[in-house]
Amino acid sequence: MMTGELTLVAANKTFGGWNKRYRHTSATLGCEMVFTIFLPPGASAESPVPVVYWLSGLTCTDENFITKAGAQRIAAELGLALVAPDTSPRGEDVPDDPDKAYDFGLGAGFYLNATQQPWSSHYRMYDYVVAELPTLIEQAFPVSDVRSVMGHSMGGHGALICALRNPGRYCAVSAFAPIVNPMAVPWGQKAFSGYLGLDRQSWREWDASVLMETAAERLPILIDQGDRDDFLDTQLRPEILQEVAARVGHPMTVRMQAGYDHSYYFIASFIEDHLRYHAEALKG
Ligand SMILES: N[C@@H](CCC(=O)N[C@@H](CS)C(=O)NCC(=O)O)C(=O)O
Repeated sequence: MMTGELTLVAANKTFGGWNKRYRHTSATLGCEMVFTIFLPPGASAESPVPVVYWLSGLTCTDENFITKAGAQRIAAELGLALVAPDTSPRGEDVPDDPDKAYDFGLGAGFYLNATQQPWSSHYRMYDYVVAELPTLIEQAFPVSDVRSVMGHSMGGHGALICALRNPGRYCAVSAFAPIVNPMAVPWGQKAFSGYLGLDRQSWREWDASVLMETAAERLPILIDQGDRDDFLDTQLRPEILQEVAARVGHPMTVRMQAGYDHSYYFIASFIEDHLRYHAEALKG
């Protein structure tokens, strides 16, 4: 399947820039996908802007971040493009969890490349967000090849593995309430068993806490985590990554935010800090 043309689904002017939603055929995923790009005012072929990729969590599409995080005002000010992909392949031909659970299958691609049937023919979100989508974005829009990546929960883990596996590809990485060690928690164990099979050795190349041990680049990581997050002790467990970071000398800041939960109310409260942090690295 060839990567198709971009079809504009919606365009809304906001904070002097444009929020644009597109549909395209993904060769990597073998299905139609929708993503949103926010282009800040002044982005042009003569003045291309850097891109921040946002990876969302379980159950999300491209729209949760775009409509709830309040990122566009500050991205407009800082001259950053934002790109929000979907969280899994989509469509009638794409297999879903047999029980239609929210934590596997549609809406839960985990930003990895599945190796097990029936998932492996479509569930290749890692290749999509690291390679196909940036190539498309950099060809079609007035953006530079200067990139960073951030995300939430499953997508926070996605951001961590994209950066840890690709030295030099991203200028900054940060996460809100990320899963940090999927091999050790129920969401990750379910996803990895299904997508990668039961050989736990094969899971290691997709687990941020394992990848950090031998990372070729020590790109600093910023994490915000609410202490009233219902998933903190069961699924997220940032202390595991903190222990690895301290042991191997990976620069990482984890800010525990008192009273905040797992929702986009939390993300909206700290997105400005993250975008300023990314802008400094992207423009520095
Ligand atoms: N309890 C939730 C778990 C899923 C969840 O909390 N998803 C987070 C990411 S892990 C989210 O961002 N949901 C969409 C939203 O809040 O807009 C459910 O059953 O739907």
